[in-house]
Amino acid sequence: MIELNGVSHSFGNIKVLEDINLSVDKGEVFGLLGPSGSGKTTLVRIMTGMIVPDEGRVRLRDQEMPKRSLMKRFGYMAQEDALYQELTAWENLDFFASFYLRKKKKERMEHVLHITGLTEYKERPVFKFSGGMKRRLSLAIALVHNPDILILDEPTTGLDPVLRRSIWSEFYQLKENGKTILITTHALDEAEKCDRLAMLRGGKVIAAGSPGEWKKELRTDSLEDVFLHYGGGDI
Ligand SMILES: Nc1ncnc2c1ncn2[C@@H]1O[C@H](COP(=O)(O)OP(=O)(O)OP(=O)(O)O)[C@@H](O)[C@H]1O
Repeated sequence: MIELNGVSHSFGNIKVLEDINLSVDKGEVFGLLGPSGSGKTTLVRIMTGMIVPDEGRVRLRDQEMPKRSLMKRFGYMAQEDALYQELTAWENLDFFASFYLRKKKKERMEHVLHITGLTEYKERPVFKFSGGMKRRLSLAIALVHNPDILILDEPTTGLDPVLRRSIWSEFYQLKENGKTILITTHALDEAEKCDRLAMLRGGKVIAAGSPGEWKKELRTDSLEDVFLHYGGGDI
């Protein structure tokens, strides 16, 4: 569903990604890990077509990116929330939903507000939201048009454990329905929940595999040991 071949990118004369090759299959939950500054956000922006890489190919659903018609096929949640502060949660959601949905728009909006635990706050303007509520609304926006592919940059950062659990159960539900999910994360417990992982360091993929494969390879029960092996506690 997502395929990157030989992707390299520089900002000025600083190379931030070098020869990235990745493929994410339909129905997979794929985790992109790496310390701060390792290039995760740049890579997800390349996947969404927001940045055209200096070198390499990006394909979504077997089609070359960037491509306008593919926009409605994926949902993207950025690290920083792009919300209209003066509008209510409902109005924000409606604004984005209206790009893609006509039929069943209201049902979808109600559904994603429910999943993200925002139903009771839907009439509240966003400037009155906490950081975690804004994250949840951004996630609701990424989900509202029921896309095949979700590309989520740190979707659960700043959320309490109860909400994280409910959002992960939604991810699994989406996966059951054949959706493909790529997330970036710093959290080990979330990495453990992914089907496969890739670890970025200094703009390169230094390891890829399932959590089970990594643990087997290093003969450990703990993903933490795996991360320490690959060069430190910060993922
Ligand atoms: N628009 C830009 N112009 C110049 N440099 C940039 C730009 N965007 C990112 N960078 C640099 O590229 C490198 C990778 O940044 P990126 O945001 O992709 O890392 P990250 O792994 O997502 O980090 P974090 O986990 O902190 O979000 C960093 O050194 C960053 O300073």
